[in-house]
Amino acid sequence: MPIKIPDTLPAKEVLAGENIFVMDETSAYQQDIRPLRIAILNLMPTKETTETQLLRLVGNTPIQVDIVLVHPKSHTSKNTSQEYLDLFYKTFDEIEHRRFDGMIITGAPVEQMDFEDVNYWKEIQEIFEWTKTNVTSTMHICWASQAGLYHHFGVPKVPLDEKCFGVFSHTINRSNVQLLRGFDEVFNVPHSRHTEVRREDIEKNEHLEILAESEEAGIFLVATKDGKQIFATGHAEYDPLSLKWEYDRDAAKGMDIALPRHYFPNDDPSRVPPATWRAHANLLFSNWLNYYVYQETPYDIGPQI
Ligand SMILES: CC(=O)SCCNC(=O)CCNC(=O)[C@H](O)C(C)(C)COP(=O)(O)OP(=O)(O)OC[C@H]1O[C@@H](n2cnc3c(N)ncnc32)[C@H](O)[C@@H]1OP(=O)(O)O
Ligand SMILES: N[C@@H](CCO)C(=O)O
Repeated sequence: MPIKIPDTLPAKEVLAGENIFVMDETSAYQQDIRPLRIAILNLMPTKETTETQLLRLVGNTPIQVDIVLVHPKSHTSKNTSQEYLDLFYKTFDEIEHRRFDGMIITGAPVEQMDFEDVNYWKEIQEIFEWTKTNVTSTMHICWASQAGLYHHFGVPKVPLDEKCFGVFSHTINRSNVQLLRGFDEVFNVPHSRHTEVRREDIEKNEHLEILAESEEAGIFLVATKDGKQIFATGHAEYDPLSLKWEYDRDAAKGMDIALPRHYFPNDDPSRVPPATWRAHANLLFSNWLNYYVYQETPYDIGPQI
């Protein structure tokens, strides 16, 4: 949350120069507060795990957040029962008349397919278009970041020779970016994907900015200059053991899977991997909710129910 100080206090200029959010008294008195409405389009087969991971991060804020879970109607889920979806989820046609302050679109295990072969591709394209008018800021994770960059900006996803799998060190590309407020100069994020988006394809587009990347894992964080769309190619939300679970799953299937990099102590899969990205995951989501959602969204947003 911003600090409210007198408009003329000298610290205001110093803190603003350090990318600390200072709100002058005049704006503070004009600000109204209401709960934020966030929709989560959950494309993961492991729905309960992903819900928990994202809610843990979105809940780390002093602002009340109302969550609406959404699943694609045009996909029949193998791994989640219809009863569960009926109980906790809505479909796009049930929410498209509403407006949301924020939306999160998750990863999906379909990245090796062409976008057009994903059975909910038409539906998700409709949702992508709808977010432009009905959502203040949308956060796209992993596959959704590739799908969103392709749909909105024609950025292709490119197959990797080897799965990008592990916990990688990242650096910040631009200074004074609100999404990265409070970040260390070097920070970790897990990645788990067989495809990537390339710097040259993003740089071609004047609306996009690369905010953070990794020497080993490539592009991590891209945003539109107006902050309405955020694309994160990694899984900041992953639990400490998510990569171990994926590794064990693939090893049990007899797949030729390399150990996640920079993860198990001494690369020994029998040892417990420490989480080294949790603090920055929390910061990423609370910065997004604060600066890109709460500070930007209108008080009277329109239909909410
Ligand atoms: C790049 C990223 O975004 S990473 C995020 C993705 N990572 C994960 O989902 C990790 C967890 N998932 C898994 O480990 C596996 O998908 C499992 C264990 C849940 C299931 O694996 P399998 O049994 O081998 O595959 P299965 O045939 O059931 O399909 C798995 C999922 O692929 C997706 N899928 C497969 N084919 C299609 C298709 N044509 N169109 C759309 N989705 C598809 C679905 O999400 C499906 O699960 P769901 O029906 O429950 O939603
Ligand atoms: N994170 C995924 C890979 C991308 O589909 C997995 O290993 O399950």
